[in-house]
Amino acid sequence: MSAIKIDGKAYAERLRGHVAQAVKALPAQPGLAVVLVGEDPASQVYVRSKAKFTVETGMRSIEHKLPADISEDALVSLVRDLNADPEVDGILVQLPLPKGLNSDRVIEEIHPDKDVDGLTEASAGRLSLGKKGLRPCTPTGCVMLAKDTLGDLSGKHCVVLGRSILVGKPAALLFLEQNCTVTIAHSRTKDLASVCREADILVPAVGRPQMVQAEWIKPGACVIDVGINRVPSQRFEGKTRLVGDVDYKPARDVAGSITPVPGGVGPMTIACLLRNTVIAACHRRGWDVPSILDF
Ligand SMILES: Nc1nc2c(c(=O)[nH]1)N[C@@H](CN(C=O)c1ccc(C(=O)N[C@@H](CCC(=O)O)C(=O)O)cc1)CN2
Repeated sequence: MSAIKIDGKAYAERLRGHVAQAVKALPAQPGLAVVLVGEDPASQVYVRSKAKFTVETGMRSIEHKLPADISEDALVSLVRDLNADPEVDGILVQLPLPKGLNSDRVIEEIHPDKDVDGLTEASAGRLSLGKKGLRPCTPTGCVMLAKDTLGDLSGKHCVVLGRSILVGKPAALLFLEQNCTVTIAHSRTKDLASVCREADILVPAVGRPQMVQAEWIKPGACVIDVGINRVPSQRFEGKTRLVGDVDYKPARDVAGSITPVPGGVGPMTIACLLRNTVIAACHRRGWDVPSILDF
């Protein structure tokens, strides 16, 4: 039997609708500042979408586009200005930064109250201590999709494949917050296939095209594929297509539910960013967070 296709695009659209409703009920418009350095084509597309959806949900979008040869000090100085600007509720520095710029240093300059990407040490510390704070967007999207598909996640065995700071590690902690039993597997894990086969919820986040085979999946498992990999098209010469970290077609015959790529986890990233911007604005300005944003 073929797995249920988890429609991340539709869920993200619904979530943006909830964000728009939440924004309407606020006393003032939240503002999101996005900083793009250089001209990486994928980053340009993501930043354009972020600005578009920010405005569509009724918020203010503040864009800073900077040349790739900007100095790290100038970038840090911009982040400090945005920290001090009362009209800015959320700050995001689009990653990756061009070579020569230390993203750790730049990210760390973002004030934790405005850290809508949830990537500063303060946000990561809050997450690991189980304290309230802004949570990273893609991992939050993964949990939302898993909960929407399976309901209560308590007691389920979640295997996160990958240990990146952007996705793997925070995803593991967020599934732990949902009372899952969590395993983090990675490139040095022995017998990766058997570890993955233990998972009720499998979350591959390694950036290796179609690495996860159908035989690695427990029959009926929920597969949340975080990978977004561009590979050469087999049908059209010179063209590319997007694939996940999972070999999707055969996996569909084994999994109970699975996210496609594109249209799965990817769209959740921006929807969760918008949600975080509203949450950041509410915390900073002393407003109640609208319950429509709960999940
Ligand atoms: N500061 C950040 N930088 C980056 C993040 C992030 O969360 N914060 N994540 C990624 C890029 N990203 C958002 O910034 C992002 C990636 C993918 C998608 C998405 O909707 N993907 C679509 C396919 C789009 C396509 O055709 O290329 C999908 O999967 O359906 C949205 C946002 C790295 N940088």
